[in-house]
Amino acid sequence: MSEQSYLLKGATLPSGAGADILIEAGRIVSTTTGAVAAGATVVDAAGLVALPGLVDLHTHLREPGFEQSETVLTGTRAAAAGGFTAVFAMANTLPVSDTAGVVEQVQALGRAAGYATVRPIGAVTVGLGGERLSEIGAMAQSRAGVRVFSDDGKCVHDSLLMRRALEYVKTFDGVIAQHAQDPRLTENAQMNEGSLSSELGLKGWPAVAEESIIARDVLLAEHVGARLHICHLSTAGSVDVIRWAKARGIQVTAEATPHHLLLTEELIRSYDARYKVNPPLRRDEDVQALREAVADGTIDIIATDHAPHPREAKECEWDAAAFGMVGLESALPVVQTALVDTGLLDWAGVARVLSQAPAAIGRLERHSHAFEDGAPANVTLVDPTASSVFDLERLHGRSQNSPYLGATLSGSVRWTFHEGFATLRDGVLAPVGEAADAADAAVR
Ligand SMILES: NC(=O)N[C@@H](CC(=O)O)C(=O)O
Ligand SMILES: [Zn+2]
Ligand SMILES: [Zn+2]
Repeated sequence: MSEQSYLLKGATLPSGAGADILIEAGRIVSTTTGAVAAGATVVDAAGLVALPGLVDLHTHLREPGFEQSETVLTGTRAAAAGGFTAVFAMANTLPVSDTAGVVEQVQALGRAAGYATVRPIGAVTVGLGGERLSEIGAMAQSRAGVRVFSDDGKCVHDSLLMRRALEYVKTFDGVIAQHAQDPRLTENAQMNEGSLSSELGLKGWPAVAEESIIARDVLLAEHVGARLHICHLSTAGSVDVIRWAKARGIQVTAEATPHHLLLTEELIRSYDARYKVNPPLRRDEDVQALREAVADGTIDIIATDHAPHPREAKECEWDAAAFGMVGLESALPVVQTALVDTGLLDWAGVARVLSQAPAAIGRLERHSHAFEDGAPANVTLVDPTASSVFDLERLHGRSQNSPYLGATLSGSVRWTFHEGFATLRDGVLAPVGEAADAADAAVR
């Protein structure tokens, strides 16, 4: 925790109320107006919206194994620049995060970097192989205290394994985060299946490949009585299945990515592989259904699915290119553009879907993102009036595969505080050494 004090003067809370937020010794001391504090660094927050630090339940940090794409350090710098104070690191690393040793290593790298809380996600099956359950209990009991398990990138396709995984995590209140993709229905699939895939001559990826797995898994979750989370929903039909499951009382939560809330398959006419992502960009009707589902709570959270890939994996023919987009720095601007500016979500809603709900699903420490007096100072200040071209300067990770380069987006993150340490200062990232020292002090 940082020893430095800050007074965020004249901020607007998600509720719309004005507040002077006083941060001391890593904690929020008060959020009333008219606060004065001798010795505190005053931040002019007039016109800025103060959100609880953003929490990403779905980030690919790529370390260990794919450090040419991203590392825990570069990925958490991107996170801080995007307003995130906690990220859940997906397990598709090399070695796969399927043992207590690997998840503890990832968490330690996050602590040492100092830019955000890193909570590792454990793989459901050994090596993401889909054949044998990984050491789920050992990862849960490790120092990393893993609560979220996922084979993301691959679907846990075997129904019996999925049932056993749900039974296992139920014993310690964990959750299985499913990448819902029937492998047989999507062999060599390249984009959404429909008239456009026929026109472009690319192999189609049918909506039913996602929806059928979600339908099976909500029924399994009901049967077991365990928690299930569905990653990156992309179709209107998936929304219908989740809505049905929630009405039935099934413990399921769902996520949408910013890109599935803004972009459609029409972009693929360019054959620009920056638009190649798993699940694929869909139709306008799907985007509208996902937006409404976020607004009415059927979709619980927005998660980035930040998926960095090096240039050579993207600057090639469509069929050969890797699936995935970076998304940490563009998440808040895209959410503002797609949902706030359109009147579908207010700032309290943004705080819910980008911070409070993901923290709750991932079982982050109680109050860590509660945004109340005495809570750890995880705070993000956003300038909602800014509208700017999203350019390379906005990216801080190791990869640049953003679909938004050159696009105009609303809103800009100005300040990020992680446990009282300012990781982003009026748009500028804290130096690496300073962040590492602050993290070191916090551990002691
Ligand atoms: N989303 C993607 O297109 N790619 C992800 C895997 C995944 O999230 O399924 C990746 O690891 O690159
Ligand atoms: Zn996935
Ligand atoms: Zn992913």
